[in-house]
Amino acid sequence: MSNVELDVLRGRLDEINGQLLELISERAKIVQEIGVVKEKQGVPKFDPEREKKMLDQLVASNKGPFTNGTIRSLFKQIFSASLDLQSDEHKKTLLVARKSHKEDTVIVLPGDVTVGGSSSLMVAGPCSVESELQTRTVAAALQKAGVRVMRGGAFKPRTSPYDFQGLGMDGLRILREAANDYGLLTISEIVDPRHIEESLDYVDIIQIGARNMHNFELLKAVGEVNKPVLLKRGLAATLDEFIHAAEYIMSRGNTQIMLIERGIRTYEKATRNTLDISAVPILKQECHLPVLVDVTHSTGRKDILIPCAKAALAAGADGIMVEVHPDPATALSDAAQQLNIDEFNTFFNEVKASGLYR
Ligand SMILES: O=C(O)C(=O)C[C@]1(C(=O)O)C=C[C@@H](O)C=C1
Repeated sequence: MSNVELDVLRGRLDEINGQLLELISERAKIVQEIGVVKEKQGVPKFDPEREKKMLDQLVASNKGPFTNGTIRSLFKQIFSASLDLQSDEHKKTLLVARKSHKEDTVIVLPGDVTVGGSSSLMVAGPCSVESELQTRTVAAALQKAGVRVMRGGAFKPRTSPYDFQGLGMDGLRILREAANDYGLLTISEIVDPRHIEESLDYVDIIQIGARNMHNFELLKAVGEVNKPVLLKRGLAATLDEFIHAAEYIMSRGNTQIMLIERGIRTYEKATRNTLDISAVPILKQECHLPVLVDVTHSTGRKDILIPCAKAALAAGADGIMVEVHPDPATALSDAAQQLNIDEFNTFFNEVKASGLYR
């Protein structure tokens, strides 16, 4: 075949490519319209029966030279791209999506403590509120270190029902009183919608734990109160599920949401969970919400908290959460992974010295 013949044939292909592009783009616009209709109807985007029907029609009309299998494969890719388009379109409309809110959300806590703004946030405190003495000892140390937000669990979702379950409302009271005396804000996990109203007097931030990221009734309930919420990523939650969990909260009116990456469950045993550092830039890109990283629960180890915190901040995290206990060896939960006060001070000083902590 001469070059001239080749060029002529390629010229025809270029024309057909252009026609195909026009047709595929026109098809995509219709797919987007269908996506909007499905969203309004609340029906799933994926419709396997519809796809099968179209493939069967196409194969029945196929006169070659592509085999039926190739035709099916080509159109399945078009259908898959169509679903992605519908999903992306849906994400565009999410209230938490960056596409619907270009600027970073900055949450202003009492005392002008900001989350998601120009400064990093350190959240520290015991896994569980165990006693007044324990909590006040940590509060004093945190105040001295310049930490503004103290965490402390009062309702503890534990793997075993025989493990320490937390002090409940008494725990929240102890946390609040200690925080008040040392000029700190409080964050604590709420696990039951019935506790939300009463907890509002004790917490400055409601934490939704990893195991409750899929508890949609709890998400809706905290979405209806005017209180900042820290939403933890589920143990095996995809980022898409995590983002939609935040959407559950925001869709009810509460816009003060911060996300926290706390590690995901993988096959790796060297750490308690696998800290998914890539989640930080992805969440910052996909959403306008502040993103924190829980280095304690993700790693389950003390010896790698400093590099993990630095990595989190370098990846764009707006803050770090870490567990601190006066005497971790005697802690009623997470004994192995809590820092004592000296260890915390070293940790915090190293993180600040990195220049990554704003
Ligand atoms: O017809 C629909 O319901 C669509 O959403 C469109 C479409 C398509 O690309 O044709 C896309 C995804 C579905 O799984 C089925 C079909």
